[in-house]
Amino acid sequence: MGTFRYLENLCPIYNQVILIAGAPLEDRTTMQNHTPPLHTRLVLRRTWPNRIFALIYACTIVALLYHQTTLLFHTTNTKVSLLMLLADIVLAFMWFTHQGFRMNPIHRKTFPENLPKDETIYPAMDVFICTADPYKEPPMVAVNTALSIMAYDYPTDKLSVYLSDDGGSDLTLFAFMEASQFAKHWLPYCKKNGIMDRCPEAHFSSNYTCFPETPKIKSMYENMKVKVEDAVVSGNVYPHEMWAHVFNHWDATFTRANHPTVLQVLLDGTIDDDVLGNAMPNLIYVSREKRKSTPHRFKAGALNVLLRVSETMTNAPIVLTMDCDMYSNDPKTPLEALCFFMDPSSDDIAFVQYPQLFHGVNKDDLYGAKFKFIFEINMAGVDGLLGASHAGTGCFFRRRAFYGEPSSHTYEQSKTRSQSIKSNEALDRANEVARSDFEAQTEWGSKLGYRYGSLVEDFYTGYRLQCEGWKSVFCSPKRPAFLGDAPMNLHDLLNQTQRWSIGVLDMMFSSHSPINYGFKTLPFLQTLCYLHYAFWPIWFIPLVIYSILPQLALIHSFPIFPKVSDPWFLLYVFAFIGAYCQDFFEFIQSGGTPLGWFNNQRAWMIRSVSSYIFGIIEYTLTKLNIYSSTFNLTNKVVDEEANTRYEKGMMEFGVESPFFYPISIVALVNLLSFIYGIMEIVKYGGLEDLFVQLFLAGFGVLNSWPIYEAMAIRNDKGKMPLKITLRSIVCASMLYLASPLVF
Ligand SMILES: O=c1ccn([C@@H]2O[C@H](COP(=O)(O)OP(=O)(O)O[C@H]3O[C@H](CO)[C@@H](O)[C@H](O)[C@H]3O)[C@@H](O)[C@H]2O)c(=O)[nH]1
Ligand SMILES: [Mn+2]
Repeated sequence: MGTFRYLENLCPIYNQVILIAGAPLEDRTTMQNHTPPLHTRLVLRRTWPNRIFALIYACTIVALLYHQTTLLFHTTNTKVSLLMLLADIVLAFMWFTHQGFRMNPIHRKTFPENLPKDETIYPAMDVFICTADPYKEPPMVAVNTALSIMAYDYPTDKLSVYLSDDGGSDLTLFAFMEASQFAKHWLPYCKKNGIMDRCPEAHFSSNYTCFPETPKIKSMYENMKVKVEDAVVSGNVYPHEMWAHVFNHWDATFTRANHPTVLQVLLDGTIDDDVLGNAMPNLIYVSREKRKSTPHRFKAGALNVLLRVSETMTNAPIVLTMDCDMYSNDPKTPLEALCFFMDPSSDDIAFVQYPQLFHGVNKDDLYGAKFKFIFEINMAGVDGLLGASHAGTGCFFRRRAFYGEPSSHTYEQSKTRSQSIKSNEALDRANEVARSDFEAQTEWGSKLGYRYGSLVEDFYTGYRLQCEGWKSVFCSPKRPAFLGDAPMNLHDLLNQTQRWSIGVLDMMFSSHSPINYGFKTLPFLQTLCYLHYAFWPIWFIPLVIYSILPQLALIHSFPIFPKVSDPWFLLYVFAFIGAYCQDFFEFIQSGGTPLGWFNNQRAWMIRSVSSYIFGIIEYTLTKLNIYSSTFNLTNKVVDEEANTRYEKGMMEFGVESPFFYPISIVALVNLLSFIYGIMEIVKYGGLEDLFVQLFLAGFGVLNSWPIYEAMAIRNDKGKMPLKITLRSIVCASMLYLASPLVF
């Protein structure tokens, strides 16, 4: 107790947190009466029901697998039985690894009001925003992100925003030049009037209050928007003359994949003031050098350049990483993150991850694009273990975490902002570390910074940091801290999940795979969670089998499940309903709608039979050196016509996407089988034997409804291309014709 008193005198604010960290819940509540804490954690109420249900369900699975294995010895069709057994083993495995998320879900609360009142002791923050293509990621999207962050309620002299432009685009640079001037009006306007939506686009499309200067600010914003959008359309920029020289970089030899570093300080906090005379945050544009001879490592490479560039310029101890497609929705968020970083007992917390939440998703989320399980529900689950996984954007880091384990001294925090960021010395050093060959023979990407080798660099890096002994936190306040763009058509969504599938396979087959390295270094349950995602694409096995085999068997009147009167039938019913109900409750509890849940499970089926398989194929081709997978950006440009259909809840198939073939084939097989099955049963009976198969085919038809509509009924631009429909009919018929080989 003596030590605590001593600490209390030293830092009155923190001692409570030292006391409560790790203490049981009851202790915490009593202690809170003395000194206010900075953060607390609450175990969610579903924890015990989850654990008990897991036990019951595990018994069910064991019984079912046992039953199926015994059947193998007296089946009339070993091929079919083996395939069904394989499907169920994979389902059982995915269920088992999922339990990691369910054993100890928690919710955290922060108390920024308990932070020290003296803001001068707050750490500086460097914010990294990534953009990579002005045509897929309109510069105005990135500008809005930057403005929303620059307007944070955080001491401006401690805030620096770095934009990484992997598109090497003069259009993006031009947009940010314009933004830097508009910011001088926008920031004081927001702060003076206490505006919450500090992303101008979100603000002006909301039901905003009109202050005397609002019309002027609005028209300034709109002028800027027109100027920037015109530039993107025409390809010409008309910069202010003080900046005209910067565009000399874009000479005849300058291409996206081959160009020197362009580094431009757009706002220097020590010099630039806003219109009311307050200091501005720093704003720095960085387009790292690109040479075809050196790999650029996509976003991970971009972030590592920013880590080094910012180190030479501002070197803030806290780093916030953002994708350009996600803006800040709450100006107080950095203070919330400080509740963890300023708590000395949380010294081993590497990052504070906010959930990826989205705006612009239609009612009931047609494509399950919110990924509520990945970004919200499961995050609360791992947070109760070692800590949240990293989701790429909306994440505050301790800079030190990128330089070694919690106890290592590789990284020594040097004095920040000793000289102007515009000094020649600072710029020279920054240019040096942004060179494309800088990383050769260094530990960047292996031991330092973002880790290379996976297309889900975020998830992989978070995993590696945890393996090094770092912890992390999931912070999910009521008002979303950030809002992002989700893919708004089926092809984009499948493209995204194909990339993620490749990324997790990269991780699974890396030398740091959770299968061996993970189990050796992390707690068991945490490893289970990583395994669940590393194996993500193998969902394709049970889903392909379950969506084709029982249906074809039905056409041959070949029963593969127990009869309705067989007691084993009940076990199947329980397995199905149990899994679906638990999934449903979790989804609804996290604020989803019933239809949203239905769409979400359909999206899972669609992905499993298409993008997961394509991901596995692309990964294999890359490993065989036949192909080289790249980071396919998600499109952020909104097509007005398609968007109207999306708002109405119509699925978009308009493009000739290879993803649509397997989806259409499965839909057709189910329809054919369902109709045939009904006819047979009406004619000859036998419902008792074939009930499960008929149910599966019916469920398939229900889920495939939008696909039939797109093939046969719709006439708009989003309907299924005729070529795909016809070819899918041929393929489905071939499957049917070939099926006697199996039955
Ligand atoms: O060579 C590249 C490629 C991408 N990016 C940036 O990466 C971000 C994410 O790209 P996006 O097309 O929006 O992909 P999403 O699938 O929406 O992104 C999710 O998945 C990615 C991993 O695949 C993570 O990096 C993201 O943080 C996460 O939101 C964007 O800001 C891009 O500008 C780069 O900076 N350089
Ligand atoms: Mn994105």
